[in-house]
Amino acid sequence: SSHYWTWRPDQWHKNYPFAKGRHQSPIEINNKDVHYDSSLLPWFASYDPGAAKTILNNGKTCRVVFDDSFDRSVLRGGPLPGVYRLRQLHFHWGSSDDHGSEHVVNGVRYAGELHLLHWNPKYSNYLDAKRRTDGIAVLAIFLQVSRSMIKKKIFLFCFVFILKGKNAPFPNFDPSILFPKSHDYWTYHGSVTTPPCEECVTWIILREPIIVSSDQMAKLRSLSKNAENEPNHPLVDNWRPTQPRYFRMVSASFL
Ligand SMILES: N=Nc1ccc(S(N)(=O)=O)cc1
Ligand SMILES: [Zn+2]
Repeated sequence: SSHYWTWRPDQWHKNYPFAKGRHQSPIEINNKDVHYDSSLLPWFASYDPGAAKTILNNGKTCRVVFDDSFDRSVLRGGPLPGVYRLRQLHFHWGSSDDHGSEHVVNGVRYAGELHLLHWNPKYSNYLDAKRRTDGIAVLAIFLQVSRSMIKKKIFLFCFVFILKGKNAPFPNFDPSILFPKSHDYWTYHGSVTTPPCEECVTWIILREPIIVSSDQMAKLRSLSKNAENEPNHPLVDNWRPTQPRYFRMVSASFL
């Protein structure tokens, strides 16, 4: 994007005034503030593996980009009024296994957080959708490190694209293989967690984390912020701290 920012979240508001808004993300999710909403519907993802296009390291995260030129891979149901098109997925992670997620659940920080970003096709394009309160839906899945050698979820690797700007074809990939067993979720209205921090996101956060191994997390940590000819800066801790919840309700699809 034309604007330049670095991972210093407390500085963002100087160039991006939304960052000090009343509906910012991520937030802490604490059971005492959560309201069970029996009217919440289950959500459904119908993804076409053929929509997956490329995987890249943009210096801020590892991102997989999908064809969103029509309703090819969509998320619907849950709190959403209609279908939302899958545009990209990316990750947030820490410098060690004990932190790295953006949302924090009852004081628990996970090693990372996977975000599947969808936009509302009632708007003409993604950038227009980002200007609308119902423009974006992010499905968030926590990454939990397990030391035991239980079967690890297969986990897409982007270590190949160590250096910023590296990208490669990433065909025939259906991200729903990453989903945990349970579809239980929390939902609230918030923002994108990187500048310009627009308050356009319906968050759908899965209660059940997916299990990854420590060496899979190490692969994410082996990515670099820098390009080939620049001094090496490891890409770690690309998560925004939790923001004030103010008067927002967090609803749960489960008791
Ligand atoms: N460039 N656009 C973005 C969209 C969503 C997010 S997030 N982390 O809120 O899913 C970040 C950046
Ligand atoms: Zn994200």
